[in-house]
Amino acid sequence: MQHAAPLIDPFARPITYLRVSVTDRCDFRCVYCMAEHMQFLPKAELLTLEELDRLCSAFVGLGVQKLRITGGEPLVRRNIMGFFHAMSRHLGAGLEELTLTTNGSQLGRFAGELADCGVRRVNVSLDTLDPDKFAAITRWGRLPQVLDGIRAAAAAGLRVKINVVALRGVNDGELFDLVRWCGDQGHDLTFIEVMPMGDLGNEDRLDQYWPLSDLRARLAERFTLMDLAERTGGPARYVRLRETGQKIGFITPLTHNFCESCNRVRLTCTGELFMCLGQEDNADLRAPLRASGDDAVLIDAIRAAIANKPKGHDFDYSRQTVTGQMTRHMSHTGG
Ligand SMILES: Nc1nc2c(ncn2[C@@H]2O[C@H](COP(=O)(O)OP(=O)(O)OP(=O)(O)O)[C@@H](O)[C@H]2O)c(=O)[nH]1
Ligand SMILES: C[S@@+](CC[C@H](N)C(=O)[O-])C[C@H]1O[C@@H](n2cnc3c(N)ncnc32)[C@H](O)[C@@H]1O
Ligand code: SF4
Ligand code: SF4
Repeated sequence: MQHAAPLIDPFARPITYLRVSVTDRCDFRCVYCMAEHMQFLPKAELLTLEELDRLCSAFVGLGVQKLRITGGEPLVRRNIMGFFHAMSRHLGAGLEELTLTTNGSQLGRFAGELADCGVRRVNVSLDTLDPDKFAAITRWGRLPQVLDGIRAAAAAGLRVKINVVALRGVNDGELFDLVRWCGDQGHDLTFIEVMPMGDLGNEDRLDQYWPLSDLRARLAERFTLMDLAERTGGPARYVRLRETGQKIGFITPLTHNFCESCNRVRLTCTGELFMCLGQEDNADLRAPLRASGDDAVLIDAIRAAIANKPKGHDFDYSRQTVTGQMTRHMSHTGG
């Protein structure tokens, strides 16, 4: 329940969307997200789920309406279903949407319980329908397990949105197959431009980068794209394909910056609050959380952090070099 003035940042943007990375660990090692030999946080540094509950509840009290659980892989955190159950108490009492972004590997186990917790839709990352390519991209993932997970989600009544990172030379040849498959299955589909997050070892961002302006032009060779005004509260802009009626989203941090309408901040599993995905600056909420059982200190710290939210990211590949690169990996803040 909201009990205080809402969070408004220095650029007059209301902050109503909290993304929470509940673990930095993952059962996959996607080539654009992680180095092959990632060092994860010692478990002792993680906030407990009860502490994360207190933090998220404070944000809901401050006007957050949408809560997205992410990671790492959120569904590998022990007792994560207990956390979803706990968060579901806020639905209809300030919180309008409780949802998650997942690689889908554990949906076979958890889809039904997620639906019971009031989750209505789930975003599943799936960059290819080719089993060998899938194994190459995710290093540790296996496609059939993810497809089973997606089926389980649909069977549980969850709406599925497939997130595809557009990767030149990797999935550019599958554009129409992915569109057709999502259409046949009744899943929404969103493409994402690859962002320069974290050192990946051998991978080169410029080689990976496939601008969505190109992808969109390719789509327009076969379909009539009708721009839609509707929004999901995230950064995607949507079109409908006139010929099939399908909805397709584009997340374009590089070719079309959407920061002016930013409504979100990110909380990590150690209690850091990142005010922008594309900046290094963060605020520690763990100390104020642990300083007192009363939320007043915590709420002051949250307001002070929001007062420092930057205007946007500085990602740029336009001069054939990568600028605005972040040191942390995408799994740290959960995308
Ligand atoms: N630069 C930037 N990229 C973002 C932001 N939010 C999401 N993304 C990118 O979009 C990807 C997909 O986001 P999702 O986790 O599906 O969340 P969403 O786009 O808010 O989802 P919807 O609620 O379905 O709109 C993330 O992993 C990021 O790569 C943002 O604020 N800034
Ligand atoms: C970090 S993952 C966390 C949740 C879950 N493990 C998953 O893969 O959906 C969230 C999203 O970030 C995307 N992602 C990871 N690294 C990225 C990068 N460098 N640029 C753009 N998107 C990225 C993934 O494709 C995924 O859709
Ligand atoms: S994108 Fe998601 S599934 Fe892939 S390595 Fe990163 S956190 Fe794991
Ligand atoms: S890059 Fe930063 S300011 Fe821009 S939309 Fe993402 S979080 Fe918001």
